Amino acid sequence: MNEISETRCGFVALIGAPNAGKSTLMNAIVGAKLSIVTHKVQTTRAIVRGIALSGTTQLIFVDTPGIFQPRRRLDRAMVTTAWGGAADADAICLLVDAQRGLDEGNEAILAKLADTRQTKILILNKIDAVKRETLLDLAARIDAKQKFDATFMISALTGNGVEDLLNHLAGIMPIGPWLYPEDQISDAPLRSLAAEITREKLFLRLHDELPYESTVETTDWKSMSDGSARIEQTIYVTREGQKKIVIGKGGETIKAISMAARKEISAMAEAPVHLFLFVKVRENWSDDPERYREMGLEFPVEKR
Ligand SMILES: Nc1nc2c(ncn2[C@@H]2O[C@H](COP(=O)(O)OP(=O)(O)OP(=O)(O)O)[C@@H](O)[C@H]2O)c(=O)[nH]1
Repeated sequence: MNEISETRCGFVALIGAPNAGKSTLMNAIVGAKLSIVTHKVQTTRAIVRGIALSGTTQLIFVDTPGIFQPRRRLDRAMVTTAWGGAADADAICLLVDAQRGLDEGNEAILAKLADTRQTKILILNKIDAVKRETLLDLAARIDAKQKFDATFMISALTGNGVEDLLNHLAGIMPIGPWLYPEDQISDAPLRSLAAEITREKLFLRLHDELPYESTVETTDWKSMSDGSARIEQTIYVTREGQKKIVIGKGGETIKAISMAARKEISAMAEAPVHLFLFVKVRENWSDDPERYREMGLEFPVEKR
């Protein structure tokens, strides 16, 4: 007799328009801050995987960059990566901001979803902020455009409905061994998570002064003999004026960013951290394939 209990394991892609709440949901599920969450759109540039256990199922979440109408080359790379993540998944969850409802971006995603074979799950998010009638009306309007295998109404922020969603996903994943050790919550290398943390601090601090024209790379990570880590990161901006803004008067701004980032990176790495930040001007960094390959993005094929 086979006494071994059956395990399941699968990939779940979270797709949705920018700001739908994908990062918030993933963080709620995984219970750790893996993917940065800010009030700005398109903060998620690279795919970050979160791994959760539900019963005997291991769920590997792929948090995709917001799908939007691409214009710049970097934007196109983000969208290619987002759909690439969906194609490899066992289930695709479309997250819709119920507060915003159906807009052009969502319509385009719904049309594209029709071509995918995977189990499709609709998640209406932010139910804490909308009326029940609005929710039901939105669900009906979406259903008329695209059939989903299941619909969940949740609040990623309060956690309401998240457990039901997780249980459902756990039940539909394929039978198979777990791909990751039980205690692992992410396979994203610490270096890129650390860069994401610094980028979040940069955004939070500078708001609209530095929209999307900056990126952060961890250029060096050394484990020291006293158990601490010495980390070097470079902040790339596109113009000399932006460099001045990042540094701030008497280095005030960069010092504050560095302190906030160091604290969080240290908590993540579970070690004292010495963080060294450098600011470099690189005019066309967003057109340079090497830069986004380092961010884990795919190189988009240019249409001729
Ligand atoms: N009221 C409310 N706000 C939410 C909820 N979930 C997310 N938000 C907010 O919505 C904003 C966007 O959330 P994110 O998780 O960054 O959205 P995202 O889809 O990952 O965005 P990108 O990374 O830009 O693609 C943040 O200000 C969140 O706090 C929710 O359930 N209720």
